[in-house]
Amino acid sequence: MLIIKIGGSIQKDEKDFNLIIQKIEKYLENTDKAIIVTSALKGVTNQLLYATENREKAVEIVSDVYDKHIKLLSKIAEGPSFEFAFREISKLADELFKIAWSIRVLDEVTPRVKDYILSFGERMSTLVLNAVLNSSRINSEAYPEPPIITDENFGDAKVIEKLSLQESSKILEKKSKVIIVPGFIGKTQTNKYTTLGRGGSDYTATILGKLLDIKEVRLITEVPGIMTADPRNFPNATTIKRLSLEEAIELSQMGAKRLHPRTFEPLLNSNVNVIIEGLYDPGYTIVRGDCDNDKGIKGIAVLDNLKLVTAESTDIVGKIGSAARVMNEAKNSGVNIISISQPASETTIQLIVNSQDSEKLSERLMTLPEIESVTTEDVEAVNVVGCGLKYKEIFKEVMKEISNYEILSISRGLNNVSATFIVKKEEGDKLAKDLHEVVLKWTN
Ligand SMILES: Nc1ncnc2c1ncn2[C@@H]1O[C@H](COP(=O)(O)OP(=O)(O)O)[C@@H](O)[C@H]1O
Ligand SMILES: N[C@@H](CC(=O)OP(=O)(O)O)C(=O)O
Repeated sequence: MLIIKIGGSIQKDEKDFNLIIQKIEKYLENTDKAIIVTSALKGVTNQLLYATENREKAVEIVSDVYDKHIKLLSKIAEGPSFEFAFREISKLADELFKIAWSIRVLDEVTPRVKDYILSFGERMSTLVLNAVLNSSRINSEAYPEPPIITDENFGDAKVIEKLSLQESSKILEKKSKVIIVPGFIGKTQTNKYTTLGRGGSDYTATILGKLLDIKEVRLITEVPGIMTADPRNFPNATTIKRLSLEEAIELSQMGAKRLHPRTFEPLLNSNVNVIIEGLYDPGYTIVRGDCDNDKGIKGIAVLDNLKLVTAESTDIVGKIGSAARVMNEAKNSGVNIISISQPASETTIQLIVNSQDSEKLSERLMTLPEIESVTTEDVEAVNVVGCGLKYKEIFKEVMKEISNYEILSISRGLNNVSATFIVKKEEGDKLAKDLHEVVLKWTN
């Protein structure tokens, strides 16, 4: 038994679905059963999100989303499989139209309604994929309701494992060889739809692997595995063959392959192995085990659109609680702190936050009586990841490269397998390129 996740990036057109069928057929030769976790068709989650933000256009957007599904369906499915999916998608679209009208009239969307709207992307794509497989005579069945139970934290819901185990075990009772379930979405104990956060289908696949004790989870996407850097900006990036669990956690936290940051958590203390592979080009990355004697430097990831917020004062030196008060202001204004630093002289506290949060945070910090000044600066975080960074002689290679730059702060990640360098925005790109060359030299 295995789990196969089909990404949204590879669900665009007829050609994609022909390749998806070939891939699934290949895997079915060697397994008795497969669970397929699907994302929404390419671009659909973004469209639905846009509808919640531009409510006057919501009905128009929903109409476009419906057409997209039906047009694709008519090209890739036929006979009773087409008819069944057509009927079911149309029913979902009716429901979605009603919500679109109401948000247009009320001009308001709560987090709960937003998740409800987003849930349609995956619920519809489950039906499309099932129709395609059935049309190709693959014995499959759609299970369009979420197999995951979560809390009520809409937009970033947390999985309740015990309840999800009961719910997802129902998948195994199904008789078909292939069962297709929606990724990304969950439901609460009172049957309200939730979402796990953007890119959450990868996480759905791995959490199902853990809950149902299925060893092999394959994430199929448009790039041939996790690469040494984002191939869109680094044309010489290559596929990383193996990542230890801690390396994979560090890379996904920093945005590589737009993986959900919790994707690899279910691998901790479980038998699950994850393989990330391409639909179009051969190549894959396996995520398994820990560093052992691995001395590779595997990849880089860049976080941009960040601000360094520096709070300065001689009044905070040696005063217990100053840092806590600064953090508290961030907490109370709902600002996520991406990185923190303070020199031993204790004269400044530096926080890295998303650019859109910096003004809000600066204003709050200026209200603290002990803070004399608050300044902000555009920065980027360049992250390098690899088990080799634990070794002095290898870390030295990275340090040699960064000595050419004005580094604003350095921090280390999980088990020292990553290092984050904060630099001025204008230096980020060049530093990333230079560090990528070091990665290519040390990758294995
Ligand atoms: N280090 C990386 N390795 C591979 N892909 C990356 C990396 N960093 C960013 N990406 C981007 O992630 C994209 C794939 O993620 P995503 O669009 O979420 O796929 P899917 O929809 O199949 O889950 C690729 O198009 C690639 O440009
Ligand atoms: N459709 C959701 C969930 C997801 O995981 O998508 P993808 O597999 O395309 O990254 C999103 O766009 O966030």
